[in-house]
Amino acid sequence: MTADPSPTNVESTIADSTVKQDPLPNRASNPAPKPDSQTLIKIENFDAYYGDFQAIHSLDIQIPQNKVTAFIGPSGCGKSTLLRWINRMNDTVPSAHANGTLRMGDLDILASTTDAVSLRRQVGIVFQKPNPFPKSIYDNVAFGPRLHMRLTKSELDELVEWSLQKAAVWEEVKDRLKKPALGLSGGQQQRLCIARAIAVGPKVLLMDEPCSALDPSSTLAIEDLMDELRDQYTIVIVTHNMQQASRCSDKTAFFFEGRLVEFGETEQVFTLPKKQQTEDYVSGRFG
Ligand SMILES: Nc1ncnc2c1ncn2[C@@H]1O[C@H](COP(=O)(O)OP(=O)(O)OP(=O)(O)O)[C@@H](O)[C@H]1O
Repeated sequence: MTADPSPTNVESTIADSTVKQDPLPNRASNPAPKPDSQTLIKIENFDAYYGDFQAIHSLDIQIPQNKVTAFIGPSGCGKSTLLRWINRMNDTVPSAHANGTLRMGDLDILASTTDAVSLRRQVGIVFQKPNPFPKSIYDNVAFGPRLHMRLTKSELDELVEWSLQKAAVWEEVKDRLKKPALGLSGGQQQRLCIARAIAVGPKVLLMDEPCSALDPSSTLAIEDLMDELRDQYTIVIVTHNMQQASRCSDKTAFFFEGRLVEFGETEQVFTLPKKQQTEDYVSGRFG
């Protein structure tokens, strides 16, 4: 039997070969059973600012584990701001500050003692525009593992293949791994970026309008991929595409002017919204 080269497995093998606990909690063939309602990210009384401008007001929301949660709402309502706080990307914006509770499991994301680099290893992000490094396809995926893990060449090869397979792009790139990533199509580049994100074994995948620069068939490929990945990762997607939110997500949060208007099961939010404002938005009457 071939060993599972998933990052969780490779790392736990290297870290301590005597550990007896299941080293493969993320593996598709052996998903850990999780109750439907388990919360991974807990946000309470959360305010976010750029200087004096308050972009998010008193937010309370719980992001469920191993589900796809969609953030929807008109431009400027704070969706990306929230996403960027979940993996502390806003550390790079000098005017950005926040208060309240933002936790992933036991980890206090906002605490100054929380290391943003190791947080980002657990919380990967995929942006609107695919942003592969100007390196080979192989080196893009190997970049994070080389930084964070000590792997042999063959372990790294296996992990790169595993990640590209998970991201449903392996068949298209397996014969050109040493070729520049920038030579791939936009849809392939985006799947490569997803492979790069999952290569380091994150718990969460944040996706900020991941399909808005893609054609319909690449969009479909990414949506299928989200469906594949939802069992193993907690996915949060920001999207302006209502069909996409209703097709792909389990839960939907509707924001307006920095406030959460409604959060619930996607089917309920789209078919039986509790708030008139939600109904007006999802039916295309504004925004
Ligand atoms: N770096 C920044 N400096 C100052 N203000 C910012 C910055 N980034 C965002 N904002 C402001 O914060 C508010 C929320 O922006 P954010 O990008 O989170 O909205 P959004 O809902 O993601 O919008 P879109 O759908 O257009 O991407 C907006 O008023 C925006 O102008």
